[in-house]
Amino acid sequence: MAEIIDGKALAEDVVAKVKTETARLTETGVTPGLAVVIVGEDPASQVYVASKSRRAKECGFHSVQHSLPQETGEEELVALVEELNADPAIHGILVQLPLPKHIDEGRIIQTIDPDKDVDGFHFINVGRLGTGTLGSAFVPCTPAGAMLMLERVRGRDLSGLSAVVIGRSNIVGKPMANLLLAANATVTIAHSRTKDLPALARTADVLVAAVGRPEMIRGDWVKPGATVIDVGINRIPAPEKGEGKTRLVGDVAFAEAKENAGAITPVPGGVGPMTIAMLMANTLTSAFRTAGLEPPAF
Ligand SMILES: NC(=O)C1=CN([C@@H]2O[C@H](COP(=O)(O)OP(=O)(O)OC[C@H]3O[C@@H](n4cnc5c(N)ncnc54)[C@H](OP(=O)(O)O)[C@@H]3O)[C@@H](O)[C@H]2O)C=CC1
Ligand SMILES: Nc1nc(=O)c2c([nH]1)NC[C@@H]1CN(c3ccc(C(=O)N[C@@H](CCC(=O)O)C(=O)O)cc3)C=[N+]21
Repeated sequence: MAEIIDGKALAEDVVAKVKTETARLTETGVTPGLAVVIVGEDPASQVYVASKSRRAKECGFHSVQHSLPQETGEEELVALVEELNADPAIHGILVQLPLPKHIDEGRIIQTIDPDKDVDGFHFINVGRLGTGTLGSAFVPCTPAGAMLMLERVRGRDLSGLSAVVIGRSNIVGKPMANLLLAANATVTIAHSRTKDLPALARTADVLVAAVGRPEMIRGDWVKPGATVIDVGINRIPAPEKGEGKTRLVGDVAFAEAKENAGAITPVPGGVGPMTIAMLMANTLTSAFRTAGLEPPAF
C-alpha cells in the first residue's frame, strides 16, 4: 500500500514559510502584491480565484482582484494588464485561464511583464525554464508544486530514475517534463497519439498524469513502487451522494493505483492545494527580487 503524499499539509508548510518571509520583507518597506484577474462567471474558476485571493491575504500580501464581465473586450483587458505592469505595488499578475473565446489568450499572456508573470506562462519564463536558467525563471505553479511533492519521496536529484509525463500542455505537461529533466530524470512525454500507453506507463519510476480524463490511468499501469503524481481535476456525477451531486476525481484510478504505487498524490488534497501555495511563493519571490534581495528557496 502506497504512502499518500498529503498536498494539503505540504501546502500549509509552504504558506507558513511565505507568511514568515513576508513579515520579514514588509519590515524593509516592501509588501508583496498579487493581482488576480478573472473574466466571466464560470463557477469553478470563481472558486479557484476566491481561494487564491484568500490565501494571499492570509500571507499578509496586498491582494487585489479584478472581476470583469464575460463581454470584456481584448483591448480593455490589455489595458488592465498594462496598468498592473506599471503599478509598483503589484509584484504578481495572474490572469485566470481559460479566457472567453473572443479574447486572444496568447496576446494577454505575452502582455504581462515577465518579471510579474507568477504563472510562468510568458515566453521569457518558458525560455528560462527550457534552458535550465532556473534562478531567474518563474516556474508554473502546478508543476512546481508537483516537484515539491515528489521531492518528499525521492529527494531533489532524480538521477537514474525514469519519468513518464502523460499530457503535453504548455501549463502542465511540458513544464513538468522540463523540471523532471532539470532534476536529472530520464523523461518521456506521452499524449493522445502515444502507442500502447499502459506499457509505457509501466516503465515509469515517476508517473505524472495531466490529461483531464477521469480515472483513465488504471492500477495495472503503475510499476510496483512507482511515485504517482495525479494532476488531473475532474468533476464527475456522484449519484450516491444524492441527485445532481458531483465529486472530484483525478486522472488516476486512485483505489487501484495505490495498491501498486510506492507513493501517490490524492485528489482532492493533492496537487491542487500545492498550486495555490506555489502562487504565493512565486509572488513572494517577485517581491524579494524587486527589493533587490535574495528570495528564499522553497
Ligand atoms: N491541480 C492543478 O492545480 C491543475 C490541474 N489541472 C488539471 O490537469 C489536467 C490537465 O490539464 P491541462 O494540461 O490544462 O489539459 P489539456 O487539455 O491542455 O491537455 C491534456 C493533455 O492530455 C493529452 N491527452 C488527452 N487524452 C489523452 C489520452 N486518451 N491519452 C493520452 N493523452 C491524452 C492531450 O494530448 P494531445 O496534446 O495529443 O491532445 C494533452 O496533451 C486537467 O484535469 C486539469 O483540470 C490543470 C491545471 C492546474
Ligand atoms: N492563470 C491560471 N493559472 C492557474 O494556475 C490556473 C488557471 N489559470 N486556470 C485553472 C487552473 C486550475 N487550477 C487549480 C488550482 C487549485 C485547485 C485546487 O485547490 N483544488 C482542490 C479542490 C478544489 C475544489 O474542491 O474544487 C484540491 O485539489 O484539493 C485546482 C485547480 C489552477 N489553474
